[in-house]
Order: sequence, then structure tokens, then C-alpha cells
Amino acid sequence: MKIFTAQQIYEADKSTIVNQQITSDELMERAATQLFTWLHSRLQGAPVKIHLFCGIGNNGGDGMVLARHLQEHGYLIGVHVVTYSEKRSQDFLLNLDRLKERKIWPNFIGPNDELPKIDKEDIIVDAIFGIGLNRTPDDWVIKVIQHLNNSRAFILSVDIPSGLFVDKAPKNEDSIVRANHVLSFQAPKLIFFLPQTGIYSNQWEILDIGLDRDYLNSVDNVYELIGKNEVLPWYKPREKFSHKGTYGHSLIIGGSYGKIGAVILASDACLNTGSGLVTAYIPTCGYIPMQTALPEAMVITDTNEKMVSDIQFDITPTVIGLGIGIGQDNITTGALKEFLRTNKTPLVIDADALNIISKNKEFLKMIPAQSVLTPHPKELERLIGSWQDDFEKLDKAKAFSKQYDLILVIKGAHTITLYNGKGYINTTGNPGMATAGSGDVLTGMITGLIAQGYDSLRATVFAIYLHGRSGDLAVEQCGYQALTASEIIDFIGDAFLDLFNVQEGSGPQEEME
Ligand SMILES: NC(=O)C1=CN([C@@H]2O[C@H](COP(=O)(O)OP(=O)(O)OC[C@H]3O[C@@H](n4cnc5c(N)ncnc54)[C@H](OP(=O)(O)O)[C@@H]3O)[C@@H](O)[C@H]2O)[C@@H](O)CC1
Ligand SMILES: Nc1ncnc2c1ncn2[C@@H]1O[C@H](COP(=O)(O)OP(=O)(O)O)[C@@H](O)[C@H]1O
Ligand SMILES: [K+]
Repeated sequence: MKIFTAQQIYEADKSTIVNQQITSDELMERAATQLFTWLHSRLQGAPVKIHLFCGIGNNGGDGMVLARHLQEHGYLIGVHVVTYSEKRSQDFLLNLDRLKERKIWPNFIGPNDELPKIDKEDIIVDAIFGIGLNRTPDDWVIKVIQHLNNSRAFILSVDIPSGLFVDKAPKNEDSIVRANHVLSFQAPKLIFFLPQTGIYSNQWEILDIGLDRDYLNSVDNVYELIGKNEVLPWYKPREKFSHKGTYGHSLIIGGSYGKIGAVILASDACLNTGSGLVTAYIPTCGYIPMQTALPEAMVITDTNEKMVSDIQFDITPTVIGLGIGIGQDNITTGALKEFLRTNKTPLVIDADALNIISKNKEFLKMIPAQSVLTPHPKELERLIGSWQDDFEKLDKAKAFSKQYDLILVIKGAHTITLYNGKGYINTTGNPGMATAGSGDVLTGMITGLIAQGYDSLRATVFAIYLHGRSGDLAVEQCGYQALTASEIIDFIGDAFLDLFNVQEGSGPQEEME
């Protein structure tokens, strides 16, 4: 599902008005009627007090229309207009008049006015600012926003939580509404998925307001949301007359004394993702544990007992997963340099191999094009330097990926894969996956898909989806706290089967913690 910029949404608005021959006011009516239908179907006329806080732009206009429909259906409403500017939008004014025609008199709030009392049992509709916010609100408006946040009432935000910009980081976190639920028009917004701004939308949902399909399909978007609908067409079915050679040979290089488990996890995940053959390259101390824990994997041992010291093997792998549990000893750094100097096989690089590369940036030029790097946030910072905010992080990461022609994965609650100027945002996964070794599992899964002939970008985006889905299916059985990396591996098969289950997880329309 595409994610659009504010500019693209305004363009879609215009082309909808032209192509569907409707007025902007009719489009607002359509959007706000959807808000009403959503709320009405849940409240069923309940006698709860609904406070609508409206701005003076089109977001406020949506609030005005919603207020009218609620009143017509007998709801108990209070309409408050936050008059932060003299420049009221036409459709806001039109719908303000329509309210007045129905004898609903809004309460106009200015800089020195007392704020309405809100009980924690009430419902707040937040329609103060939408995607038109372009500067931090004035101090008195921030006080209004704080008043909403402090009320402990349920807050339903229209389009986005007021106070968030769509394409840059907020400057003052007190200026943002903390929404319990966001009803966003037509398409998800990037801010829902970034750690800094995503925290303001506890849950979000998309309302399809019928914006011009042709325009939306033609837009060249930077970010794409990845759900089942996006990955399913990539799935490669197994052929009847295939054999294990058809599905590639993965080599997993890593491990050090005390960290052999990481290689076991990655190799196991790689096998469970369908790699035809898996060989692990580890220091000698890992030989027995590896062969015992995972009889399906073959093992090549380094000459060094405790660490990888000289990477030599006589197999021809399809792809190499590199770095999990490998440590950062000088001997290992030397081995990595020597290996990278001659290696031509595509790589999936993780963990301490990334840290070694961060300390020796000249290694970057030796990595084959379109290899995959999977840093968690701290590893990313070592690789690309620090950032001011999430938007700068994305820009720096995109530039890095372009400079070295690498696929860069930013791991997190919504893992983002960057390549060729585009970003693919994952929708699966849960906080139970914040557990030791879950990243090792992901490395094994990406490696396993590349082995089977998926191109590196698809393999990465698909594996991240499946990894999260495995975690989601596992958590249903064991709960967040008891979820372990091994448990994620146990559910990889179910995640594949789930691709063909039309009942659940069919798309990223709704997100729930
Ligand atoms: N296609 C769609 O998806 C549809 C969208 N619709 C709705 O329209 C909403 C966007 O509406 P909008 O453009 O009027 O902007 P909105 O957010 O209401 O802000 C109002 C104005 O405030 C101003 N301003 C900005 N920052 C400020 C500040 N700090 N302090 C004071 N003033 C500030 C700024 O004007 P400026 O002063 O910069 O000229 C801005 O224009 C969208 O979120 C959705 O709810 C639907 O109705 C129909 C279909
Ligand atoms: N809150 C979360 N929600 C969803 N996924 C998460 C969350 N926290 C971590 N993960 C996922 O778990 C994995 C953690 O990777 P990493 O930090 O490298 O772990 P490790 O080094 O222990 O293997 C990543 O794939 C990440 O996206
Ligand atoms: K809003």
C-alpha cells in the first residue's frame, strides 16, 4: 500500500474534484460522513458526551460536518473552535454556517479563554490540525492540546493527531495530541511508523474516501507499506521435480566462544525458510553443539578454537549470511578483511560484522553490490553516524544505501528496508520479539530466501514480513514475555501457510498493539 506525501494528497484531492465532478465541500462531506458512520456504528446512540475540538482549516471542517451528523442522530455534543488563525478555510466556514442553521452554537476558544471541562468518561474528537500544520502551534494552542491530553478521555483524532507534521519531526512534544485512535483518510501516513512520531497514534485505521484511483496509482511514492497483499505475489511455489539443489546452498559464517547459539538460530531459521542446504562456518568450539542442536546443517570449522580467524571453505554457496555472534577481535577483523577482498558471493551482513565494518569503513567498498545489511538502531548509528530525528535518519540511511549500492534494513517495531531511494515499511511483528536472538533469526531467513532465487530486495522485504508474522502467530500461543527466538523459528512454517489464509492478516489497514 502506497504512502503519500501531504503534497500528493492535496494533488489527489484536486484531481478527485475534477475527475469525479464534485465540489471540495462534497468531498469533505464524504470524508466526514465516513467518520460519522465509524463512530455511530460503535456508539449506537449511547448518551456519552462528545467534545469536538475543531481548527479553522479543513481538518476543523471535517469536525464541523461530523458534529452536524452527530447532532442529527441525537448525540450529546459540544463543539469547540480553536481560533488559531483568522484565515478560515471556505469549507470550514460553509459547515460552520450549516451548524448555526441548525442552532448549534460552537464555543470559540481564543488565547485567553477558559477551557471546557472534560470528564474522563467523555469522548474527544480531535480535529484541530490535519496535514496542513506547517509550524509549531502557538503556546496557548499547546495549552489546549495539553488540556485534551490531561483529560484522560478517549481521544479520536481526525486524519492525524493534531500537532504532528506529515513530513518532518515535531519540535515540541507537548504540542501533540496523544490519540487513542486515529481515523486517517485514504492512505496511511509515514508518521504512524516512525518510533518518534508513531507513539502519538495508539491505533490507526484508514477510511477509504474514494480519492481518484488513477491519480493515486500513477503517483511515484517513496514509501510503501508491506502487508500480505504486497508479498503474496512474490511467493515461489515448489516444483514437483525439484530437489534440494534447486533451493540453494546457504553458508552462515559467525560465532565465537559463548556465541555459537546465534549461528544455530540463524541456520535453523534459514532451513525453516526453505534453503535447500545450509552450512555453518564456525570456530572449532562450536562443532559439537552445532551438530547436536541442528543435525540438518553441515558444519565447517575454522582452525581457531574460539573465534573466526581465517575464512576458508571448499563449497560454492549461493549466498552467505555473515556476522552473527562473530565478535570484534582483531584476528576476526583481519579474517573479514581478507574474506571481503576476494568474495563475490552476495552477502547478508549482521551484528558484529557490521560493527567491524563501521570501524573500518574502507571495507564497505569490498561488499558485493545489492548485498543486505541488517543493523539494529545502535549498529545503524555506528554505520551512518548519528541523526537529529527519524526523518534525518531515513535520509542518511537512503544516501548510504545509494552510495554503496546496498540494501539497508533499519530494524525496529516497523522495520524499514531502503534501496534505490525507496523505503518498504513492514507491518508485522510485536514487542514480544524484542528478545535475544530474534535478529539472528531474521538474518537466517533473508539468507534462506536469497538462496531460493528471490532477488535480494524482495528476499529482504519478504523475510521481514514472514519473521514478524511468525512472531505474531507465536505470541498467540505463548504471550509476549515468553516469546523466544526459537519460538519465532517454530512458527515460520505457519507464517508461510498463513500467506494463503484469506481470513487473517490480510493487510495493513488496521494496526493493533
Ligand atoms: N484529500 C484528503 O485527504 C482530504 C482532506 N480533508 C481534510 O483536510 C485536512 C487538511 O486541511 P488544511 O489543508 O486546511 O489544513 P489543516 O491541517 O486543517 O490546517 C489549517 C491551516 O492552518 C494553518 N496553520 C498551519 N500550522 C499552523 C500553526 N502552527 N498555527 C496556526 N495556523 C497554522 C495553515 O494555513 P497557513 O496559515 O499556513 O496559510 C493550514 O492550512 C486534512 O487533514 C483532512 O482532515 C478532508 O476534508 C477532505 C479530503
Ligand atoms: N517492538 C518490536 N516490535 C516488532 N518487532 C520488534 C520489536 N523489537 C524488536 N523487534 C524485531 O526483533 C529483531 C531484533 O533484532 P536484533 O536487535 O538484531 O536482535 P538480536 O541482536 O538479539 O538478534 C528485529 O528484527 C526487530 O525488528
Ligand atoms: K487532527
